[in-house]
Amino acid sequence: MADPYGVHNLPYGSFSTGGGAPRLGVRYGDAVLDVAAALPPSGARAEALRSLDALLAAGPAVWREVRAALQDLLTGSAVPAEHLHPLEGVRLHLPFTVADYVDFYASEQHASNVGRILRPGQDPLPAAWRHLPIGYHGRSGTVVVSGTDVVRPCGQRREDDGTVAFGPTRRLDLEAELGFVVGVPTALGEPVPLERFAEHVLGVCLVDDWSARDVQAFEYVPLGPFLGKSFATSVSPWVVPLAALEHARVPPPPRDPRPLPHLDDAGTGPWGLDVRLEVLVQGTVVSRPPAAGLYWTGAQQLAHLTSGGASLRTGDLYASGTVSGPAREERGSLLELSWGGTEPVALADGTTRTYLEDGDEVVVRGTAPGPGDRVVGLGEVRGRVLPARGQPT
Ligand SMILES: O=C(O)/C=C/C(=O)CC(=O)CC(=O)O
Ligand SMILES: [Ca+2]
Ligand SMILES: [Mg+2]
Repeated sequence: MADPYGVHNLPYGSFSTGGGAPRLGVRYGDAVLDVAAALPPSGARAEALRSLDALLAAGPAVWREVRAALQDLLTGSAVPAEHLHPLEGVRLHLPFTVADYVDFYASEQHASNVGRILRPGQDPLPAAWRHLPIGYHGRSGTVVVSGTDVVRPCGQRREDDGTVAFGPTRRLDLEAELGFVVGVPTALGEPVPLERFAEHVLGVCLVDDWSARDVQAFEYVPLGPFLGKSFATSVSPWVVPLAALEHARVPPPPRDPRPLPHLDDAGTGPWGLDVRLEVLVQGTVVSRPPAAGLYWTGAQQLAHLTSGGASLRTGDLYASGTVSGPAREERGSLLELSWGGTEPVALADGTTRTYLEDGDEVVVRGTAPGPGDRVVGLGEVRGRVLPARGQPT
């Protein structure tokens, strides 16, 4: 199979070698190209190559210029071998400094599954769900790069006998999501219309939004998740440029009712993204969530997020929300896969899971269609569950 990390992809990350400072890298095959060392410095571009943060801030003209220069360099006769570092020899860091972090709830299948499980007898979808992309502000300081261990959080939950207890979560879950990375900031009061999405967002990463379901269920009314989702959110080390996902753009599902004009994407290019996720627990593929089916696109999420005048900062990250498809084996969380803990999921080692156990390793990986028969790799986001720390006394 053709390399999913060829010149048609070129995702950006932040890497270091030999304990040195992190620098801007681009993945090419199984190596990382040191971008600043490989590209001749010139004008605005020199500043933009100092880090992924700087490249994010530089904006779409520089994004296009750098991508074209990298493609020229890597398809030319003199590929700079001395600036290509084998992946196994580098350390991959959090790719960019996360400014604000928002998590949406854009999968109709996920939102209706969660509604049925947590609020039986009520409408599965909240009343506003088809009118706007529902979301909440998360905790940007606990966004961590793939490979970071996740300590089982403690929190309050209601026990079956009605009492309230504090302790390690018994319902630790994963959530497979797409993340959108904002580069170009805006001033307060300046909404970003649908058509300007790709002028502000450089690209996408993979997200695992770890969730403590018992803590979440007890705390979330009426303000939404707080400690149930604040302890860790893992992201992949690679940000795949939107420019590499041109062939993955698909029309989003039909919307009913038609969104209000600022969210109506009927006349704009489609921003559905045919990213195919895979979720593995202890090496077993437990799900294959399809992002193409998300009801609200990244462009609509950004338009909604800024429609009240909230400004953007370089490094803002917003996640799609858990991606679930209509089939059972397409559900993007264990809450859904085990249907609230009632239908255990079988793993290849003969054990079963409702929620995650200490020591479990979760991997979310993704691919998208590229030009011709090529595939765009989004890499993976990986994390292992460590036992809870001693409780405060
Ligand atoms: O509907 C609820 O009460 C809870 C929903 C979630 O946990 C989902 C959330 O974090 C957003 C998402 O990932 O879709
Ligand atoms: Ca989430
Ligand atoms: Mg989180």
